[in-house]
Amino acid sequence: MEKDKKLEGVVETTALLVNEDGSDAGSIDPVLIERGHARRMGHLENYFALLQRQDLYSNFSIYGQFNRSIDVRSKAFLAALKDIFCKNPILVHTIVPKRYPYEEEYYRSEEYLNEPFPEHDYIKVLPRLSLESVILNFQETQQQVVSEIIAQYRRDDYQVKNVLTELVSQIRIPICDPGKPNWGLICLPMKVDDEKKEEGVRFGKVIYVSNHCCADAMTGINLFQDIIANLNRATDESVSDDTTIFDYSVDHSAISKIPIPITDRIDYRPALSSLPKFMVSTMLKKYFDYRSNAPETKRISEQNANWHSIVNFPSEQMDVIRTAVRTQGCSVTAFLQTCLSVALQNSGVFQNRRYSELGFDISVPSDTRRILPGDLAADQYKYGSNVAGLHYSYFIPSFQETEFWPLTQYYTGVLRGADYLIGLGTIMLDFVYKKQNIDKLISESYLGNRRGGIILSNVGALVTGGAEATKADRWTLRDLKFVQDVGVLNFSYVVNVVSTPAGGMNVCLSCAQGSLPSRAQFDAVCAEFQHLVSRQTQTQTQPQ
Ligand SMILES: CC(=O)SCCNC(=O)CCNC(=O)[C@H](O)C(C)(C)COP(=O)(O)OP(=O)(O)OC[C@H]1O[C@@H](n2cnc3c(N)ncnc32)[C@H](O)[C@@H]1OP(=O)(O)O
Repeated sequence: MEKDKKLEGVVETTALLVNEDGSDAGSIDPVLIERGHARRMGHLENYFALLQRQDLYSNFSIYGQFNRSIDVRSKAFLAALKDIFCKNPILVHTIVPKRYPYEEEYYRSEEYLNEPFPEHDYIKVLPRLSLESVILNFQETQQQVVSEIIAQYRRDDYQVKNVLTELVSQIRIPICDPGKPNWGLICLPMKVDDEKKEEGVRFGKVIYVSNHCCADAMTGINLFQDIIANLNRATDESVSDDTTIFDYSVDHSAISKIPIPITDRIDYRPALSSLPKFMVSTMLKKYFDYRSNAPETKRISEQNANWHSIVNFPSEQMDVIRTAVRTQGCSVTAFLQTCLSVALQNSGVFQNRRYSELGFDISVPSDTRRILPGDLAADQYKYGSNVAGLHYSYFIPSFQETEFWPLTQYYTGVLRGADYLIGLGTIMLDFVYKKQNIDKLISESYLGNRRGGIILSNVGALVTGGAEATKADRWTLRDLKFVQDVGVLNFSYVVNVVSTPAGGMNVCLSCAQGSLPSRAQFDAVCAEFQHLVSRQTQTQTQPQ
């Protein structure tokens, strides 16, 4: 191990910190810690880092459509990024691995996996950042896939369609790159700019791709909103020759502190008294839950791809849906959950299930920012991996269209009354993470399993920067999409939802290949889902 290897830093003195258990914790400059520009990862941050270290999760992406295009080298865009990054340095962190140079093999070796590491690795602010660090179009390692994505986008007449999102989902963002953050942007041109054949990289649509480390869907959406807000304040759109965004050694005093992990603010850990019930229900799910015919889960680099499908409900229809759901006293997430369950039933997906398979597991992530006290959510935790999730099994024979609204009301009750923290909270218990290697625990629980149900992630509606933006705003966000693959998490289907006033509601579905016999059958399920949404909401709004 190269204990003395110095990372690019600010000052000359580089001390080596050692974990309580004596293991090498990576080289980090103590000055960075004092300034609040480096700290150890929290439990949730470490969970998403291990999904990468162990090759269990690929990426999620947010697609934003702006009302007009901008050159990435414009002073306005560069200044917007600098302002956002200085206020929110979690966006420009990298992970400091235990070994230098980063050795993926180490994190998969028996040497590492056989020991608990209760102190998680450090994150620190990058030493310098330029456009090349965040724009994947400029990165040599991503060049091929970005070219394919842009070619596909042009073939699809400048629309984001499923073949394109399937390409994006294959991108891997390395977690310990000393020069790049854990995410990147892909710039897609506008047709009008292509026709002008101008030099440079202008974009009208942009894809935020993240490996989920210290980031979630709201992070991508908030980034787009902050860029728009900054552009609306800027006056100078001329192009700059210098593509530097910041140089830490010069700009460090302008950079805010990285906030403490959200798990130090919100206690995810369950009460010990709730554990027996949780463990019994987890065991029962193993025996009585539906499993699809998709191949057993393998590490990302070895497994089958996914089919994607994007269903759009235009603004007027979105309003009809929202009104119908509100009238029934339900939530949009519960409504979509019913539509998905009944669409699968109507499409015959459960016809050949095994006799004992009575339950269908649906996981619903939630945004933990909502339970933070005061203004912390908007202030310090706007960016980060601030999520939790509910796992619940529903009775397959109950997925009947004739019972649509009673079922939706029942689901609404379940989702509103649920404890979203317990699932992830169990790995944060002292006697779990201090006694076992969490990478090993999680890998063993996810790998080699047959896939079950759905993960349904509804991030809701964007309320600002969209169609109702003020007339003075030159920049607006016209549309958003949220896409995510299943990775090794044991789901057959992933459904992500986000809406804007102008673009309506976008439901992006993906299916692990093999869960259904063919792409055509997956498309048929998605079509049935779309028809069901219309059928159930139109009957609600028609005069009696
Ligand atoms: C990669 C990853 O990051 S995975 C994790 C990402 N996922 C998340 O973070 C999940 C975040 N979601 C949530 O926290 C919540 O479910 C919320 C905030 C979106 C609320 O959604 P629901 O629980 O379904 O609640 P509910 O239906 O009561 O919604 C509240 C309001 O938002 C509206 N709404 C909710 N979802 C949508 C939607 N997709 N489109 C349009 N409007 C919506 C409702 O119509 C309602 O409006 P109203 O008060 O005017 O009637």
